[in-house]
Amino acid sequence: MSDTDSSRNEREADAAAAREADPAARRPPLPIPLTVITGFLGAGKTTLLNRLLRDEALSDALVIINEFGEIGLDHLLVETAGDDLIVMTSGCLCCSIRGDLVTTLEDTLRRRDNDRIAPFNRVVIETTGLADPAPVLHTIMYHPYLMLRFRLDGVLTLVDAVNGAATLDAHEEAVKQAAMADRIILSKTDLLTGEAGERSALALRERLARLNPGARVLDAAKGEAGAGALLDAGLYNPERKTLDVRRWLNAEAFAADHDHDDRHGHHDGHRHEHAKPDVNRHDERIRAFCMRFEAPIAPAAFDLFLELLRNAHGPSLLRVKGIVALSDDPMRPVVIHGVQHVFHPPVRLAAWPDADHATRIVFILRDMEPAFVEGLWRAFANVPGLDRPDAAALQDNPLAPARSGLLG
Ligand SMILES: Nc1nc2c(ncn2[C@@H]2O[C@H](COP(=O)(O)OP(=O)(O)OP(=O)(O)O)[C@@H](O)[C@H]2O)c(=O)[nH]1
Repeated sequence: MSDTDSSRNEREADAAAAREADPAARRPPLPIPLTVITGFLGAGKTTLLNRLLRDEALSDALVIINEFGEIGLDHLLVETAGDDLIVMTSGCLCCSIRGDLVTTLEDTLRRRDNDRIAPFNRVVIETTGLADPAPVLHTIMYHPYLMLRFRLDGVLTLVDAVNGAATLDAHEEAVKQAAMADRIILSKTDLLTGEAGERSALALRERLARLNPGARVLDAAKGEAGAGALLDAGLYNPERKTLDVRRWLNAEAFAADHDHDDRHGHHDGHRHEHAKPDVNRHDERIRAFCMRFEAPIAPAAFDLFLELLRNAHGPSLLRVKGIVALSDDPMRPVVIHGVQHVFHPPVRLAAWPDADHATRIVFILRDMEPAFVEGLWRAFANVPGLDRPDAAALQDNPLAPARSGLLG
């Protein structure tokens, strides 16, 4: 064993002994916030990352950059020093190297826990412009260990204000990246000039708001995309040290959208058929809506509802966030968060965050109608309807998923 190895082992043993002696250190560590930066090729991800890294709030951040192709170059552009930058060049994060991301995160945690690297307090992953953000989110929502050590702090999607509309027209990945975001950052608005520029920026904003009403749209050139606006976009509010469901869900944005968006279903299942004539075919596949029900649902029925959606329609659920009243304990709602077929284990709250005690679930769907989801809910919740099967018919159905759902 080399001197370096033995001194490292000694350091690790010392660190382990110190942890053992300190009761506070034996408590499970707080999950580390993890931010995912996505956006199409050249949208401005590296530029944003560099700006963020100059902020004090990210002084102890670990940056993971995923690059497509054999030789990564992007990391040369990221202004950070030492071992707080990891570059993964073995392929596209979304297809081939999810396992590598797991290994990277596990390995980095181990080195952090053993005091072999600086104790980063935040992770930022910059994905390649072609990446589907879903598998990255799955990694920390479903992996039994990583899900304890990390919490998703937000998906930040860059959209280039000059080429954004054309990119959304041509590339479905770009539409998906915008639809899954918690924050959308418009880059290059400084290059849009005159009235025509203003008009195209406005049209792009409207388009993004239709795709994803819950995501705040921030203009980088106007200085709106600082660390304060982009970090802590997740469920956990570190300032208050509580879950901030209302802010995270942003259901009000969907309610406002309800009035003027004529593409989605209404609470009574009624749907306007006149789609916007200028809506692009990729956008047309996306439906964003908020489902609201006053009456609590039975836990078993809710479980079946989610299981059926996840198992049969996982690819259509781009993002699902919600707060749900269950009939076994209506004063303690559960919070759900899903990305496609992967759902974070529901979290039971001690109380409602405010006076509104209705179930609210916001959905960003692809190739699926809100009326279908609402119909399914009504069937499981036993809300009668002429054109719907009731819960008994669905539960007796031999093709329905087995009873071992998310709620146990
Ligand atoms: N004028 C202007 N240029 C910008 C802005 N944001 C990014 N750029 C430029 O756009 C180009 C691409 O920016 P990057 O930050 O490298 O984009 P990226 O998304 O990381 O690119 P890839 O990693 O290749 O996908 C660079 O030349 C940037 O200087 C902006 O807000 N205004």
